[in-house]
Amino acid sequence: MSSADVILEVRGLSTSFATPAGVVKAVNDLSFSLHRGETLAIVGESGCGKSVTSFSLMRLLASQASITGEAWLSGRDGKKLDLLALSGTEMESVRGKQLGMIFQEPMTSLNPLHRLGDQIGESMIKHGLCSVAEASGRAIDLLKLVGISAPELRARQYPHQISGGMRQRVMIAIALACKPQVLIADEPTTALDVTIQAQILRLIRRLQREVGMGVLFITHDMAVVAQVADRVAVMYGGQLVETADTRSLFKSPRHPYTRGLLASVPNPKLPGRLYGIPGQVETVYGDHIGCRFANRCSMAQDICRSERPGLSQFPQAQFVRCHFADFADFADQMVDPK
Ligand SMILES: Nc1ncnc2c1ncn2[C@@H]1O[C@H](COP(=O)(O)OP(=O)(O)OP(=O)(O)O)[C@@H](O)[C@H]1O
Repeated sequence: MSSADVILEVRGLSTSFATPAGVVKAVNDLSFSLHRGETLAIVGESGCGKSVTSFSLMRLLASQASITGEAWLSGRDGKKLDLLALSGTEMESVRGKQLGMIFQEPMTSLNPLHRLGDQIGESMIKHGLCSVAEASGRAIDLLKLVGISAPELRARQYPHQISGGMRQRVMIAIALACKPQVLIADEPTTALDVTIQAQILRLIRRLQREVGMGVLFITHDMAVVAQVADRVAVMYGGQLVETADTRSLFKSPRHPYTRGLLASVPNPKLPGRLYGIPGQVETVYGDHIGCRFANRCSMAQDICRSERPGLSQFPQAQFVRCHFADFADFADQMVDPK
């Protein structure tokens, strides 16, 4: 992939919240790039900063959030736009049209009082991509595209009249209505049962190939990562701790946190053996000394508690934030990607 194919480049994104208990550093100096047609998974346990990252890029956080850094989106006309520097009005014209998002919980994102067809047509009309007269026909086409049967009937229905899996498909139809260059999919299948989950993942993949967009796929689930991602960015405590192409990350994970996440995936070859990373993600208040993962890491040494590790580079563009990344032992690998 060449740098000309980069459609989203995030540099030094930091997001913090002022709270009565102190300043929460939810995302800290995060940098990554997303290429045309690529799926980059952002992965980590609950509280690692994945959703704050996506809401920061969409500029959908409340005013108590302070966001710094740059996020360059290559516009359709070839011009680059820094999402974090756009005015509110400029961002309105980008959101939905060039940058789409599927949220975790479709019921809270769909308007219960509006018909599904109208909700799909709304953003196409708003962005001037079709007339009011054309919108209902386009909405029906999109419902068909996302695999909803009887689309004419569904277009006239309200969110509560359809199943959770269908609501998620409607959300995808809304996100794709304007054919955005970048789609942020934040845990799009978490609330669904496994069969529907597999259908939705296949659907996103197929539509991505057809529309050619880059997908930022936010998830805590390594098994889903193996199915959908070309590259992976692992987050811990608001920081990027490891990034690599999916195959390299699954074959030779170097960060102890990545290794723990992979070991937590149930393995049919080892029934009854389930691993969990000890401890839990802690909210980060203010500046942190040392490695954020040190208090949960079985390999931690004194240096891990006193010096913050930087990102080191390894072959295949693998980057790892660990003082001991050079000494990683891959013998206990348990999961094969794709
Ligand atoms: N509005 C807010 N005010 C204060 N702290 C917040 C706010 N929103 C998020 N945080 C904190 O930021 C950190 C990252 O949260 P975030 O929701 O991004 O995690 P996540 O990895 O997406 O988890 P999940 O998968 O549960 O959504 C957490 O410590 C969270 O408590």
